[in-house]
Order: sequence, then C-alpha cells, then structure tokens
Amino acid sequence: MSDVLELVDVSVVREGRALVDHVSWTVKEGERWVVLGPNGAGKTTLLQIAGAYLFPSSGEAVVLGEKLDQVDVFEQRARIGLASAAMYEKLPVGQTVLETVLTAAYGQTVHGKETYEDSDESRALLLLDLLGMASFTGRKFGSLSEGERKRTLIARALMTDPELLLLDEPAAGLDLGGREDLIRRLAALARDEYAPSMVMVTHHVEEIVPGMTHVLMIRQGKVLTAGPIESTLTARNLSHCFGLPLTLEQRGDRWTAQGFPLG
Ligand SMILES: Nc1ncnc2c1ncn2[C@@H]1O[C@H](COP(=O)(O)OP(=O)(O)OP(=O)(O)O)[C@@H](O)[C@H]1O
Repeated sequence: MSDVLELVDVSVVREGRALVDHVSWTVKEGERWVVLGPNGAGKTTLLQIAGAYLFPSSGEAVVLGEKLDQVDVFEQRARIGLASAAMYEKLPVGQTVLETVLTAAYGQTVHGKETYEDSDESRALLLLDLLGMASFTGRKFGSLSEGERKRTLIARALMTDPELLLLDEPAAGLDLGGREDLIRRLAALARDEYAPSMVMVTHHVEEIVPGMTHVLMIRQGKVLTAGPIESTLTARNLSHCFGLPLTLEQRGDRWTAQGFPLG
C-alpha cells in the first residue's frame, strides 16, 4: 500500500503559537481516518495541509506522493476532494445545485463560459443521486438547508474522482435524521472498493461512519494517539483528548460517548 499522506514533524506556527505542533502522521491507500479533538485543537489546520491549501512552517508534508513545496498545488488539489465550511463560502449562492457540482470538474467555483461534456453532467447527476439530492438539481445552492448543502458539497468533492476525500465536520449542524441519513450514505461510500482514501474530522464519536479504519486524536496541536480504530478509540484516550472523564460504548459499528454523571 502506498502513502496517500505523509506528514513528518510538521508544525504550523502563527503569531508565535504552534497551531499544529510537530505532527507525524501517515495515511495509506485505502485507509479511512477519523480525526477527533476539541475545539481549536488544530483539526482543520491539519486538513488544510492534507488538501494542499496550507504549507507547514516546518517539517515535511507529502500528499499523494508529492512534496507539497515542490508541486503545482492546483494540479494537486484536483486529485483531492475537500468538503468544508470554507469551501461553502467560496461557492456562489445563485448557482443551481447541478452547476455547483459541475464546476468542480474544471477546478472552478463559478459556472462560466466553459461547456461541460455530457459525461460530466451524467457524473454530477449520479453523485447527486448517491447523496440523496436528485430532486434538488435545479434549486439555487443558496436556498438549501444545511443538510442539503452538506450533501451537495460531498457530491462536489467527489466530482473529480479524487484519490483522497477530506470531510471537515460533515455532520455538524444536521438534525438527527439528517445525520443518520448522511452517515448511511457515507458508510455505503466507505464500503465501495473504488472509493478514495478518506479523512473525516469530527467532534463526536456518534458521527463516526461505519467502515472508518483508523483514528487520530489531537489536542492543542499535538497528536495524542493514532492507529487502528478498534485499539485506539478507547475511553481512556478519548477522556485524555477531550480533557474530562468519559465513558465510551460501541454498539455494532457505531459509538457513543458520555461524561460521568455528577454526584
Ligand atoms: N491564521 C491564524 N492565525 C492565528 N491563529 C489561527 C489562525 N488560524 C487558526 N488559528 C487558531 O489555531 C487553532 C486551531 O484552529 P483549527 O481551526 O485548526 O482548530 P479545529 O480543531 O479545527 O477547531 P474547531 O473544532 O473549533 O473547528 C485555533 O485556536 C485557531 O484560533
């Protein structure tokens, strides 16, 4: 298995503070990682490096076999699908859902003069269907609910058939039904043998998609632990990561965590 992502002693320093602090982490082809950590831990910063949107201040970052400081980042980004709140802010609200997904085929955010191939449109429609958005293709992107928007962004991230899919809090802000629907769809994707390697950032173990293989826990920019989910996702590690005593329960392929009752 080749490495999809290799970070060696990577730090990101801003205003004298390490947002990511000497992180070493390897994601191999076919692995599906969950990144867990409290607010401000550095999860999004880590994902921005993986997506070739941010250079480390020190250390070495190799994404899809290319050193980040020696590669055309635009070509590199076309090989990576990223669904994040930051991506949402770049997309015009007046475009249709179909256009929003289609523009990703050419690395654009705005539907311009370019003509799209029929095969691009078929793929966009297929992905929207996969994410449960088939009946929304003509709707304005800006009129979507949060859950519909998230599903559109994931369809968009998959448009270029990426080798690496990065999901930054895909279930944040969704209601219970929306969360469960999204998890079901992502679990189907994770089971697909042709699916890309995945990294998913979340705050909640309840959002871990069945089929995820590994977990990385980060706190104050430092990796606390990283490894196979079955041995790494423990109450002890989770308590350490979030800084309070937690119980953790696994039921089938889903997880729940709770603080200890008071008194
Ligand atoms: N450009 C910047 N300059 C200074 N500090 C920054 C900058 N960007 C992010 N930070 C800080 O870096 C820390 C890590 O941010 P990051 O967004 O990576 O955390 P996170 O784990 O994704 O947090 P959350 O769960 O709240 O989304 C935060 O304390 C944030 O305020």
